[in-house]
Amino acid sequence: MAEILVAYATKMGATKEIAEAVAERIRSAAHQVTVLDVADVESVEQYKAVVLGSALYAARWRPEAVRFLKRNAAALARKPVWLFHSGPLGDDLSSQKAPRKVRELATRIGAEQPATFGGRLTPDTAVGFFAKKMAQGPMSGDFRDWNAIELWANHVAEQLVAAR
Ligand SMILES: Cc1cc2nc3c(=O)[nH]c(=O)nc-3n(C[C@H](O)[C@H](O)[C@H](O)COP(=O)(O)O)c2cc1C
Repeated sequence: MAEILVAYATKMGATKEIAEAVAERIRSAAHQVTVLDVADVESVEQYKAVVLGSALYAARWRPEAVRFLKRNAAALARKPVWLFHSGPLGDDLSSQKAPRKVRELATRIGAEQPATFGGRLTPDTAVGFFAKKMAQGPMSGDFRDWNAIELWANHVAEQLVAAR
């Protein structure tokens, strides 16, 4: 039985890769970890703790991630939960406030507010007309900071060890 769930909501794959890196770090701290697209998670009952990450679009989380938080709020409130989002493109990677609905759900669940990681928008990975257009402009690039992601994953792993 898997101990820890790392779920992600993505459109263009960047958040999935962050989730996989977080899972790898937690796994190396001797936890069993399952990584799933949040849309494929049927229940959280069997997991001891949950990490959820969503891509940001138009300052919103992906709807399937918000639905997951809402639907499982009661069960999640009984477990350690960590949240992150991936979005900011460019040099200003300062923390992006989560949408109000997500902030409220985080509070209800008893989780810290989401960590912010830079996003990725490149011509070869962009999906959709607007994204492809934007990927030709000044916001194009991969702004994911793998050191920051690893540091955060270490923080999660340490708290999981402490909660054993
Ligand atoms: C149309 C569009 C809207 C976006 N809106 C936001 C936004 O409001 N805030 C933000 O931080 N990033 C925004 N981004 C950047 C994406 O969140 C970033 O590219 C992210 O890494 C994509 O994640 P994904 O590959 O997992 O879908 C936007 C990107 C596109 C293409």
